[in-house]
Amino acid sequence: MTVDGSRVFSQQSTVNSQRLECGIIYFLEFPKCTISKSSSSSPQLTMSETSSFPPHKIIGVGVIWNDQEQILIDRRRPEGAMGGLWEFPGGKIEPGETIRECIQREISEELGIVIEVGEHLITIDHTYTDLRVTLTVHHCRHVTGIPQPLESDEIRWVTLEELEEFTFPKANIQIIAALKGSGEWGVGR
Ligand SMILES: Nc1nc2c([nH]c(=O)n2[C@H]2C[C@H](O)[C@@H](COP(=O)(O)OP(=O)(O)OP(=O)(O)O)O2)c(=O)[nH]1
Ligand SMILES: [Mg+2]
Repeated sequence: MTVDGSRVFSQQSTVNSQRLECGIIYFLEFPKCTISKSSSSSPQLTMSETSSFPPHKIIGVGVIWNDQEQILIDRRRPEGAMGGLWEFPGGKIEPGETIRECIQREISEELGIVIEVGEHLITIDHTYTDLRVTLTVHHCRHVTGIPQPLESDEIRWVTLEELEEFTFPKANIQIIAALKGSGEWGVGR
C-alpha cells in the first residue's frame, strides 16, 4: 500500500511484524511510507527518503526564459500544499536522476515543452511549518512547444519586474533576489 501515491524510495528501513501494531503511528509521523510483504511473509514498513520531521523534499526548479526575456511561472492548484501560490515549474527528484534531468522531466510533464537546462542560479534550503525543501534552481531556455498548464491552474510569461505582482512561497524570496542579481538567462553564456 502506498500512503501518498509516491514513487520509489531512496532509503528504506523496516520494522518487524511486532511493531506493526504501531503502524498507524508510523503513518502519522512519516506520511510517505509503504507496507510490503517480505519474503518471509512478515509484513514490513518501507519508509521514504526521510525519517525526520518535517519531511524533506529535494526539488529541481527551472527559471524558463523565452526570446522576449520573459520568465514562465505557474499557479499551483488550489487544493494541496501551497495551493494558489505562484511558483517556478519543477518538482521532486526521482532516484538515479540528476537535478538537470529532473528539471527537464518535470517541465515536460507539467508544461509539455522542451527546454534547455542552463546555469545553476541558487540552491535554497527552507523549512516551512510541516515541510523542509531543498530547491536547486537553474536558468532554462524554452526550446519548443506551447506551454500548457497540465498540472497547474494557470501559467504566465512575465518579466523580471512583473514577478513582484505575484504571490510566491516564502522560499522564493531568495530565488527572486538571486534572479535580480543575475539579470539575464544563463544558457549559452
Ligand atoms: N516547483 C516549485 N516548488 C516550490 C517552489 N517554491 C517552493 O517553496 N516550492 C515547494 C512547494 C512544494 O512543497 C515543493 C514542490 O514539490 P511538489 O510536491 O509540488 O513536487 P512535484 O511537482 O514533484 O509534485 P507531485 O509529484 O507531488 O505531484 O517545493 C518553486 O518555485 N517551484
Ligand atoms: Mg511541481
